This record gives sequence, C-alpha cells and structure tokens, in this order.
Amino acid sequence: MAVYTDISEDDLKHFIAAYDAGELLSYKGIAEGVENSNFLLHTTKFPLILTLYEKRVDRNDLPFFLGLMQHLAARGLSCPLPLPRRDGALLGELSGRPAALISFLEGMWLRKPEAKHCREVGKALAAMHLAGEGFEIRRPNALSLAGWRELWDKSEARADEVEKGLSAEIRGEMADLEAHWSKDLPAGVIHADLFPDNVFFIGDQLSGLIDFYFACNDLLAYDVSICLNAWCFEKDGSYNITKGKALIEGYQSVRPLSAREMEALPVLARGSALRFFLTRLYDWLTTPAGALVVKKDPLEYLRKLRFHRQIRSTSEYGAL
Ligand SMILES: Nc1ncnc2c1ncn2[C@@H]1O[C@H](COP(=O)(O)OP(=O)(O)O)[C@@H](O)[C@H]1O
Ligand SMILES: N[C@@H](CCOP(=O)(O)O)C(=O)O
Repeated sequence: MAVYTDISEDDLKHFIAAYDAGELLSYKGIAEGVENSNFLLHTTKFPLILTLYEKRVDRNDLPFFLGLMQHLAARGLSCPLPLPRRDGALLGELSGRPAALISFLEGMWLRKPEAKHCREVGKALAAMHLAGEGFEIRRPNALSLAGWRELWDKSEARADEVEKGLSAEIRGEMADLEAHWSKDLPAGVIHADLFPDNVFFIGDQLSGLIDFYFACNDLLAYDVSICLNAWCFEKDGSYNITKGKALIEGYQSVRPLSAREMEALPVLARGSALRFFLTRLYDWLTTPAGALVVKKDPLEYLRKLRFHRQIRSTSEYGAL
C-alpha cells in the first residue's frame, strides 16, 4: 500500500478549488506504489491522480519530475501530465506535504508480461530517451556508484540477517563496478525505474509510462539494463532470452545501441541489479513490522547480479 498521509475531504476540496478541475465527486487511496501517497479522484470534469510527495522525495527535485512529464508529453510520449493550478503553479500543499494533480492514464500493468510486451517496452524506453532530449533541468543520478556505497554503509552491519557472508561479496562487487563502469557512453534523461508496475497496457498495446520519480540524467544503456532485469527474468530466477531479445530488438528499432553500449551491458546490468538489491535491502532492514507497505525481496536482485557476473558476451542476453 502507499497511502502514508491521510487527507480530509474539506482539505481536499479546498486544494482542488485552486484548479480548474470541477467539483470533487469521490476520492480513494491507491494501494499500489512504494514512495508516495496516491489517490484516485473523480470530479465533475475528469478523473485525476493526486500525489502527495513523501519524505524520501526531495522537494527540490519536484520541478525536474513535473517538468519532465510536461516535456515528454509535449513530444508525444504517453505519460501523465501535471495539471496547472489557476495561478500556473504545478505544485500545491495538502496535509503538510507538497502535492500535485496529474492526469489519469488509462490501462493496467501486466502481472505476467510476455516477449511481445517486452518488445513494446523496449520501443517505449527508446522513445522516452529520444523525447527527453532538450529537457533543460538536470538531475544527477543519486542512486549511482556513490549512492550505492552510502546505502551499503547503512545496511552492511545487518546484511548477514538476509544472507550469510554478503559483506565481502558486495564490497568486492562495488570495487569491481567502480573500476569497470563506463562513463563516456551516450547519456540523457532516463526513467530509472521502468518496472512492469510502471508501464500500462490496454490489451497488448502499451498505453503509457508512469512514475518518473527516480528519473535522472545517466547512461541510456543503463536504463536498458534496468529493464532487462525487471522484465526478462522468470519467477524461478531464470533469464528468459526470448524476452531479452525482444526487449533489445524493440529498443534498437527506435534507437540503435552502439557496439560500445552493447559491450557495456553486462557491467551495467550488474550495476542496476546492485542498485535495486541495495534499496530493497535497506527497506527490508528498516521498514517497521506492521507498516502498510509491501516489502520487496532483496535476494531476487542478488540472484540477478550473480547471473550477470557470469555473462561472457552480450549475445547471451539475446542481442545479435
Ligand atoms: N497517472 C496515473 N494514471 C493512473 N493510475 C496511476 C497514475 N499514477 C499512479 N497511478 C496508480 O498509482 C499506483 C502508484 O503510483 P506510483 O507512481 O508507482 O507510486 P510511487 O511513486 O509511490 O511508487 C500505480 O500503480 C497506479 O495504479
Ligand atoms: N521498482 C523498485 C521499487 C520502487 O517502487 P515503485 O512503486 O516506485 O515502482 C523495486 O522493485 O525495487
């Protein structure tokens, strides 16, 4: 669940009055999501998503996230659009939190994506990378190499609770990634969290991307590696080469990857597996028992990291 902050009907009506959004008919909390509190609103005009930005989102990053959605939508990407208030501001305040109204995107996320869906995700990711060109606000990736060390330092003392002997493995992995990380590949705006729950489909047709709250400037191929990890492994931990091939081919049909980007994929995929392992591990160790949020399994990403470590050639991902 992700409704960390309660709202009252009166406060909400007052909040909505600043927008040209009609009269409030109903609202309810949305159980999914991890970072922010989300509500679905119905008004006399249109359905809307209300997002209250919670503690982990830096208020200074909000112009980047909201401006990016406007930039991408203006360039034809299907994604939510923040609704401006009558005074032109994209952000207001509700229940003591920064809050925004964003357009409701039709569709549902897929619980069991198939190769054909992975191809569509690859295409949409590449389209997002191209649409992101020219966006002027910059946001460095806070969850890249330096951020990983910081997170690991906070979790290391208790890491054995999750699996014995992790310490040496993770320290070694971080040192190796720091030594081999490619810094001069094509970079731009990346989504950085394009998991199945952030991609909506209507039938087999991709209807749009949501949740740009980890978006940042980083290597474009790193985003591809995040998607390989999130979309192309089965529940039993095995890598599905048919899905991987479809995702990479879909991406390449819109934005071809250079030979150097291809060669870098195994290292980038280790990095992105480590990134999600570390955030999940931190949440696993720090989320209080009984908290109304579904904790995600860090070991799923440790297994993916180990898989990528034994990759010898990018062709093992299904890429030609
Ligand atoms: N623009 C939108 N249109 C429709 N549903 C949305 C939209 N934004 C969020 N949601 C719903 O809210 C859920 C949580 O949103 P998300 O942005 O992933 O939250 P968080 O940032 O907390 O992870 C999504 O799974 C989806 O069901
Ligand atoms: N995708 C991340 C967690 C972030 O959750 P989201 O609801 O913001 O997509 C993970 O799986 O670890």
